[in-house]
Amino acid sequence: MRLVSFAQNDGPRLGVRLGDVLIDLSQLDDSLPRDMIAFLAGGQEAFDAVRTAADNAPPAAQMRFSSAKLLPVVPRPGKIICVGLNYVDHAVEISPRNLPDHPTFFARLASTLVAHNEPLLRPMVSTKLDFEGELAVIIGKPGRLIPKNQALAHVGGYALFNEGSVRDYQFRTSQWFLGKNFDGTGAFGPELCTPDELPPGASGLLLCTRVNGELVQEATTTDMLFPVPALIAALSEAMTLQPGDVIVTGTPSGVGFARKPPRYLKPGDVCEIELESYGVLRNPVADALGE
Ligand SMILES: O=C(O)/C=C/C(=O)CC(=O)CC(=O)O
Repeated sequence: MRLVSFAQNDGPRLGVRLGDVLIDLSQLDDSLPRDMIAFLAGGQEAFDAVRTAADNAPPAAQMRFSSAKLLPVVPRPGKIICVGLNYVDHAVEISPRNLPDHPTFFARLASTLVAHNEPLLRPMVSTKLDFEGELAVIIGKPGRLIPKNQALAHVGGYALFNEGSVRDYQFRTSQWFLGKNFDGTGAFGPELCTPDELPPGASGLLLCTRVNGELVQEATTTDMLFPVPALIAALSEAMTLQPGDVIVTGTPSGVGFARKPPRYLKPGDVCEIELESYGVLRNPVADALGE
């Protein structure tokens, strides 16, 4: 099942996409979840109730998907944890002799998020905005100290993330935080795909990034050094994972700053990330104004 968060005059809403039809769940039974985190926290019971309600939705609850103003899949996640150097080719393009023994985690703030079709913002203070196409994992069931062999039971769904990075700010200190947290640089969408629609751990799927139609990154999710169960196990050693938390699983080789010559995003570019069996996250690039 595919679910979206979308904007209406009275605030964020939750919808189910069926092809080019969007079912507005707020127009149906009052007992249905009101937002993405409530859906994720509701587990199998919420899934079954939403599926039944969507399949029987009257025309009054239906709108055209293409006319909806999407929001980031989870508009305000409790945590957004990103993974660095998680694809062999990318780790090698950065540091040829050192493959990491442990995943490198860093945090992103919800204030960086933009939705599908919204512009990724190139900040006024830098011309070094870079793309990073990534699989995003969204937690459904809470947990701490989750063993690898139970980790996938905690996944509520999958989506795509363009982990836009301002490279001069990222690399001028040993911590990457600032360059990873400019407003409007993290595209998250277009929709949540429930795990039943993809292979376990979303493994074995082709992941591509295109800029203005040109292929710049291509890998399969099997190339991750630390696959989804390993990431969930490692993170949950330190923190309780909650419904709606997002793990952004790292990017393949081909990022702009490692290319010769480097290739950064500029206003007017269009960046697309595609995951096999899932779909495409598409964002134009624009200058941030008024900073
Ligand atoms: O350490 C470096 O020189 C470069 C690191 C990265 O490119 C990591 C990054 O931005 C995120 C990632 O690997 O997914």
